[in-house]
Amino acid sequence: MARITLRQLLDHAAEHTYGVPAFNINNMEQGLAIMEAARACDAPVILQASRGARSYANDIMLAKMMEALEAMYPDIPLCIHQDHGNNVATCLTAIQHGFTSVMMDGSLKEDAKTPADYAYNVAITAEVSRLAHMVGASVEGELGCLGSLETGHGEAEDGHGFEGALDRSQLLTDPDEAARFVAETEVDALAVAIGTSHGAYKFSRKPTGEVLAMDVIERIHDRLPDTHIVMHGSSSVPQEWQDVFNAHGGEMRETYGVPVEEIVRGIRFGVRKVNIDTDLRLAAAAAFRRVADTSRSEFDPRKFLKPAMDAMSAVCKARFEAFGTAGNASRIKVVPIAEMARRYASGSLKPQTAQSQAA
Ligand SMILES: O=C(CO)COP(=O)(O)O
Ligand SMILES: O=C[C@H](O)COP(=O)(O)O
Ligand SMILES: [Zn+2]
Ligand SMILES: [Zn+2]
Repeated sequence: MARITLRQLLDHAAEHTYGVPAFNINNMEQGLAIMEAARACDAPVILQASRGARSYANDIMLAKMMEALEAMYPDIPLCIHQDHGNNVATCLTAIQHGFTSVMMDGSLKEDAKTPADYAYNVAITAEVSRLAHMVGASVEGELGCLGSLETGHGEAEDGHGFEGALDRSQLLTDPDEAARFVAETEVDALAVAIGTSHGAYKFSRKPTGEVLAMDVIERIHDRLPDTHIVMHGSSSVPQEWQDVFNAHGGEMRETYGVPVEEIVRGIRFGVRKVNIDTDLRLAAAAAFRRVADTSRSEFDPRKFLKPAMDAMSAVCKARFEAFGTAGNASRIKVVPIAEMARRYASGSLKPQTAQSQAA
């Protein structure tokens, strides 16, 4: 059994300078596809469930599925993470269902739409850290609003995110504020805003530094060398899967994601968790469409879902290899969550920031 906390996994990733993709999961096919890829690559895994995933699949179904995956792949350290928690209850009920890590996204208010101010964000994130750490679970916070530097708008996807205009300062995490935030909230990982957004439509052309601010990652890493940085909206939206999708009746307009090489550069500067949902959705939907289009008499769902799983696995393997995750599963000895709780209580996992050292 190898259920690992995000904190232990990202500490290992930092020590060995690699990144870990965090794949969103809603169903069995995604779970199996990701774990098969992980086994083939000897990679540790982060499976994350959004609030939407929890209501789609039901908490009990998700929890039992995670248990099944853990039993089927005992050699793969498996972190189960709440993606974009909107309040304390969402985070605590996730932990109640066996999640080893939660994101308290206090960059938005509870409606997951309205940008929150700094004081609100600090207060609610610190509260989640205090509670989660008591039981050894890890916490990711977010500072800055996801959205496009190209359009100057926040992003809204599946009812999540702010839709209106934002100025550049709101769309980019401020490194000094990040240092204060980490010291005040004691989060284990920090999600930052650098011009990425959720979903398929991130950039209208291959992004340059103007619209994908990787330099902000470098500045945050300078300020907070020991903080694990999280990149949201990090799908690359592979052209080859867009082509398959469009060749079989899909209508995806021209779009560009986050180039894998930019993520790899981020990993050199403290990016440890890389959130990917869209790429697996796109690969699965494209493979599914191809079967529907080319085998028109087919009606066995497994004949659609197996190619979809293979397509997702291929994307996962490519990311495990590119991010350096591959080969690390067998190098990790999982620390039980109860031991993590003791370490938090002893103070040994407190973030090392200039603020905390001055205090
Ligand atoms: O950030 C994400 C989940 O939190 C997923 O981002 P993508 O939509 O780019 O896959
Ligand atoms: O927003 C993050 C992920 O892409 C999850 O999306 P979802 O809320 O549609 O499940
Ligand atoms: Zn989403
Ligand atoms: Zn996200």
